[in-house]
Amino acid sequence: MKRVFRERGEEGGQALQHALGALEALAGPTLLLDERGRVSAVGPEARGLLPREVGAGQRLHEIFVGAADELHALLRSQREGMLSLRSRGEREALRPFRVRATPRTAEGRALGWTVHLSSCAATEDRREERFHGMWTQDPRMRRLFRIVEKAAKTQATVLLRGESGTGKERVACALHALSPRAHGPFRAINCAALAPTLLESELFGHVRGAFTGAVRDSPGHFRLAQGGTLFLDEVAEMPPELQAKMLRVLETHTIIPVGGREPVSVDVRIISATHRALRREVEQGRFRADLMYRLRVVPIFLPALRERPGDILPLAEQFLAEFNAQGGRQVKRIAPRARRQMEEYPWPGNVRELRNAMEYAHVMGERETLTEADLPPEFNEQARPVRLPLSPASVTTPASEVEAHSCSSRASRAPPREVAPGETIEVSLDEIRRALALARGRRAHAAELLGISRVTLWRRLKEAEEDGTA
Ligand SMILES: Nc1ncnc2c1ncn2[C@@H]1O[C@H](COP(=O)(O)OP(=O)(O)OP(=O)(O)O)[C@@H](O)[C@H]1O
Repeated sequence: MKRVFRERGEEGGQALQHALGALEALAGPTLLLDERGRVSAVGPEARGLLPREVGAGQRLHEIFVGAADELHALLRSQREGMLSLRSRGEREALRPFRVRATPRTAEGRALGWTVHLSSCAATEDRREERFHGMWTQDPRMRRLFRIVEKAAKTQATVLLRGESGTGKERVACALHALSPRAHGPFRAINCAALAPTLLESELFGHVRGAFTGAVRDSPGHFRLAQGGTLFLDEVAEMPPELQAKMLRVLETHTIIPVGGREPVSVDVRIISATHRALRREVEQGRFRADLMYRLRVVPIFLPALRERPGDILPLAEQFLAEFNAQGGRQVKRIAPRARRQMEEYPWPGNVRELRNAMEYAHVMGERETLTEADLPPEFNEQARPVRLPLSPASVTTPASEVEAHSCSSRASRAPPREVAPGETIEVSLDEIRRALALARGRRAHAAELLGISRVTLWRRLKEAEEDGTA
């Protein structure tokens, strides 16, 4: 038993071992975590699934792909999530698990979590699929594609929900292309991009003289999409008065152009998308419940890229192959450290951001291997506190924001400062020279001393070279 079961802390003992064995008989492979999210016990079944070195004291982010904060958020949410075991070699495929945590408490005191694991069948999980310009090997995405195929054949409205860059517009196009309306037009309109009055006339059209500048009749998107599909992107941003009109359109299949009187029949299928939880918008009074029910006959949720970490590297390699095919530089592989950074990065802009990051790396890098230095600056600068041990006076962050920081000996040499995501820092050439002198010319070390990425250091030196100040 000792070999297959490890435990830690006062919670342990024979009783706990038996209890965990019994729990596994009911609930399957189980891990116990303490209140700080460190492993306190691994059940025998879980041990059979996890690498041998997983044991007491290890933190969740040392076992699974993802930043510590995100994994803790998953524990706290008590929702089911997909996690992948941290890969140990460049070639090792990420092994996905379905994970659900329940908190353990005693007399109101938090003891930690019980984490149930279920391994996803290898044959199901590794299958890759291309679907209308999208690629995935994630089972949830593949299930989503099947739902899209079914929904496409009907007239039902579809509401797509997902973060920016997850592929909502692609899915909307697929719904149209697979539908009996494929021969008709597909039109898309972004409800967040236009002022309310303009949005109404863009959607329903207007008659000549309806407002200043309306010099001729305009058909509007509904009529232009006649016999086809209209994609309402960012539908949650639609202003309330327009929501009422949209509801009427969905009920009567007619529109009234701005400045017009007569209803005009329209035969259009509506697909909408939002990055917001529409239900919450309804609860908060910002969106009409009746319209939500009309729009979401088939709701489809697109998972964020970080929730399907097995897709990150293969997609990155496909994007690189695409850029290689355009000629010029050839990137043949991604270095292990860059792979790790990419797996751990939260990708707030999802697949769009991944594609852009690969384009950036393709442009910036110089070798056949893409290294972490080729990745965009946010990989280094947003993820961690920036330390400026040299001459803090030249940094744009106001001195009042300098905070004490408990950490490494290097940081203790000078006051470190936090730089908020998106905030820019400026490092003078003088500082770079001093850092390079301190680092005996080693750029990576100099960049680390300055708290900037190697790409930023390289770029700053290049700019200085170009304007002759180097
Ligand atoms: N699974 C995927 N495989 C390959 N490319 C993808 C995938 N998902 C999205 N993309 C690409 O990512 C980019 C963004 O996709 P899309 O515009 O459909 O996202 P979106 O969710 O509609 O974004 P937004 O809400 O910001 O409009 C596009 O270039 C698209 O081709």
